[in-house]
Amino acid sequence: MPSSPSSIDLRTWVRDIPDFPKPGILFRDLTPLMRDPEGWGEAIRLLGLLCERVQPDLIVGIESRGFIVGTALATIVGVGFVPVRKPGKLPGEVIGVDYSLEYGTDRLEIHSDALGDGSRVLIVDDLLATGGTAAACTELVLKAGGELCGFGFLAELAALEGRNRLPQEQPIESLIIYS
Ligand SMILES: O=P(O)(O)OC[C@H]1O[C@H](OP(=O)(O)OP(=O)(O)O)[C@H](O)[C@@H]1O
Ligand SMILES: Nc1ncnc2[nH]cnc12
Repeated sequence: MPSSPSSIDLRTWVRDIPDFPKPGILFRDLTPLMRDPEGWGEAIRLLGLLCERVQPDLIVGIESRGFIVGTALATIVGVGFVPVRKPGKLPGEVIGVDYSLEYGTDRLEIHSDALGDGSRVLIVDDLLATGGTAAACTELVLKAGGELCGFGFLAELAALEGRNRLPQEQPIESLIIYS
């Protein structure tokens, strides 16, 4: 469910690209949304309403497209941003988790001291597909001592049932849901 009713249809700015990055994958390209000030402004405003409800101390964004969403959101909400990165990119001591993706496998890492004790964390990314990435990020946040307060995505591929892999106690909000 979107965070609030909106008169703007964000799907207008999503471009479908078949067979990318592998045959059989229908890629939901969100770059046209990001390049449009009206659409992008509305997307970040709607995620800002989610933040008003769940009151995060920190936004955690997942490399790399989650950085675009997460830094924009953290800036308008006025909270800090913490990157969750692919392996070997963070310079300090890290905690890592392996995960599987709709079209591959990978590993995510977070700085072990990034969250502090009990910081309320909203996890954001551009898109929820199988949920492997967001579930791995959840594990990292909890291992690093954060308290999860919700998830925000620009888009969700509902048929892949990714939200079922996430904790159900906190809001999981996607602005665009593809059935
Ligand atoms: O729900 P899942 O099946 O885990 O898939 C969703 C993830 O896949 C994409 O990232 P990708 O790994 O392609 O990296 P990128 O953001 O660097 O393009 C997307 O940005 C999400 O992070
Ligand atoms: N089908 C898809 N479109 C865009 N990003 C994705 N990330 C994982 N699956 C994706």
